[in-house]
Parts: sequence; structure tokens; C-alpha cells
Amino acid sequence: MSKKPLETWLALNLMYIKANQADLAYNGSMKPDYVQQAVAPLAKRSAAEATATARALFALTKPRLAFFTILTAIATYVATADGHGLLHACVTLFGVSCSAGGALSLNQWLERKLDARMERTCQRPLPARQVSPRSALLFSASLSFIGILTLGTMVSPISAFLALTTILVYGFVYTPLKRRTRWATEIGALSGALPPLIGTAATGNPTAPIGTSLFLIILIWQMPHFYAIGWRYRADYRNAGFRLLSTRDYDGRKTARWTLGYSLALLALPIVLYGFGLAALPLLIAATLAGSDLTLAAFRFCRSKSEQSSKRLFFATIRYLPIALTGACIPY
Ligand code: HEM
Ligand SMILES: CC(C)=CCC/C(C)=C/CC/C(C)=C/COP(=O)(O)OP(=O)(O)O
Repeated sequence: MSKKPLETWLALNLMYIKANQADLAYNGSMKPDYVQQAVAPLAKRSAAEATATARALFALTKPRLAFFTILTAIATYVATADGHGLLHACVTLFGVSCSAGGALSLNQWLERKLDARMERTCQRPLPARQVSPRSALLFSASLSFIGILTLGTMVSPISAFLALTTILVYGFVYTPLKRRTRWATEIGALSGALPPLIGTAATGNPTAPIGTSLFLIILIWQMPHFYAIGWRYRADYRNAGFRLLSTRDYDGRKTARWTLGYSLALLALPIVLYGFGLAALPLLIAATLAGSDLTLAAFRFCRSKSEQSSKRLFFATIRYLPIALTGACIPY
């Protein structure tokens, strides 16, 4: 017998003896240390794997973006709720959150191959292979189904219809159009602006002025918001094959002009809404303050299209949201 098989044979015998000892120890209801030592890392590993999968699934919902879109629905819900009670509010929040998570994870599933080609997105759960495409699709479909079912059966059919429209427009209109036309941003903005209407529909006031006002505000707000991002990551988007305003605008002048135009429109909008009786004074004040800050950032972006000024513009758009939403919630 050569040395190797002998060693293997001895090792197998040792394992057999140890296994028998383990059996004896179990029968005597005593867990031997080395069994614990062998099992503990396995249990630890499966717990760590479950946590990693849960984290990856959560990341599929684009949590920060989802949080803010949910906030726009909550703002109009709060502004129009009239004795609906805490349970109704919680159920609405649950339905809206599931629908938002379903929509945003569907987009990641649809764009998994393109996301792999961009530096900004290549670490997302699907291109990073933290979750399989099948699980991601199942997760997205389940969240969307639960969200729409909850809104439809326990909140209001109109809110469910609007949530479904949001998911369909975002997933099946905006997402494929991103590779075909620069106007995809304007079309996609429709889905991003619908959540405030879901909020008013949830309280049974689908035509409440605050819903219309926030729908229009968020619709226009998305343009400077995204043009800032589109400019900053233009090379990344271009390489991946997206057709944005910025991917063919080599000196950035067009992007800056459109950004400034939309920012000025956003600044004027609350005044018009107030004039037509669609917005109250707190919203007018808050949106004008935040809009001035954003317009200033847009002017600076026109002067210098540096990475720093596009970042500043992006953060001005992010600041805009909580300020305007607070104004929308203040009763007047
Ligand atoms: C046409 C519509 C929209 C487009 C194309 C768009 C695109 C994006 C992109 C690409 C980012 C990531 C920026 C980065 O990686 O640095 C981002 C960030 C963000 N977006 Fe939007 N967005 C849109 C609409 C919205 C809407 C409707 C909201 C909320 C009401 C929103 C809220 C946010 C927030 C809070 C962030 C920062 C958090 C983060 O980086 O994840 N966006 N947006
Ligand atoms: C209640 C409910 C259903 C809410 C969902 C709201 C919703 C669909 C928001 C999405 C807004 C939007 C167009 C984001 C851009 O995604 P992108 O694909 O351009 O971003 P990416 O390049 O980072 O993937």
C-alpha cells in the first residue's frame, strides 16, 4: 500500500470513530464539543447568507429613492386625511411601500445587463450576483401584487389603479425608452409624479388640489434632478447605450439651458398654483424658498458645468423635496 491511500484509510477510520462517539453522546443526550464546533460555523454561515440575501433584496428596491417617493404620497395623505385613523394610515403606507419597492426592483431586473456596464450601477445586487434574476423577479412581482392588492381591497380602488399605472409606466414605458429617446426622462417623470395622487386617492379625495399641485411640482422637479445626474454620469450612460439629453450634448450647453428652464418653471409653478387656489400659503412659501435655492444652483451650473456644480445642483434638488413636502403638510 502506498503512503497516500494509507493516510486516507486512517483518516476515514478516525472520522468513523468520532461519528460513533457523536452518536453515543447524542444518545446520552450530551452534545460533544467537536460536533458543536462543526455545526456552529455552518449555522453561522447560513444565517450570514440569509442576512446577505435580505440585504440584497432590500437594495433592489432603491431604498433612498423609494423613501422619498413614499414621502410624496404620505404628504398628500396627511394633507387630505380626515378621521381615517392610524390603522388606515399604516395599511396605506404598507401598500404604497410595497408598490414602490415592486416598481423599483422591477426596473433593476429589467436593466440588470445595462447596470453591469455602468460604473455607477455595477455593484447593484443583480450585476454583483448577490441575488439571482429569478429571485429578483419573483420578489418584485410579489411586492407589486401585495401592494396593489392591499391598496385595492383595504384602501381604495383608485389608489390601487394609480399604483399599478405607476409600476407599468415605469417598468414598461420609461425603462425601455431610456435607450431610444432623450424624452424618456419627461415620460418617466409621469410615473415619478403619480405617488402624490395615490396619497389623495387613498383618503378618498382623488381630485384634491394638493394632489394635483404636488403631481405637477414633482413632475417638473424631476427634470433638474435628473439632468444634474445625467450630466455627471454622461460617459457612463453613453457607454451603456442610453440616449439622454446629456449623452449627445458634448459641451453641456443644452443640458444647462433645459435645466435652467425647468428650474425657472418650478419656481413659477407654486405662484400659479396659489393664484388658481390649488396651493395654500405654506406650500407657496416653502416651494418658493426651495425653488430659489434650486434656481441659483441651476444658474451656477450654466456658468460652470463641472462635476462639483452638477453635484451641488443634484443636492439642491434633494433639499427641495423635504422643504416643499413640509409646506404641503402644514394645515392652513
Ligand atoms: C425621471 C425621473 C427620475 C430619474 C431619472 C431619477 C434618477 C436618479 C438617479 C440616477 C439617482 C442616483 C444618483 C447617484 O447615483 O448619484 C437618483 C437619486 C435620487 N433620486 Fe431620483 N430620479 C427620478 C425621480 C425621482 C423621484 C420622483 C424622487 C422622489 C420623489 C427621486 C428621489 C431621489 C433621491 C432622494 C435620490 C438620492 C438618493 C440616492 O442616491 O439613491 N428621484 N435619482
Ligand atoms: C408608489 C409607487 C409605485 C412609487 C414608485 C415611484 C417611481 C416609479 C419612481 C421612479 C422614479 C424614476 C423615474 C426613477 C429613475 O429611475 P432610473 O431607472 O432612471 O434610475 P437608475 O438609472 O438609477 O436605475
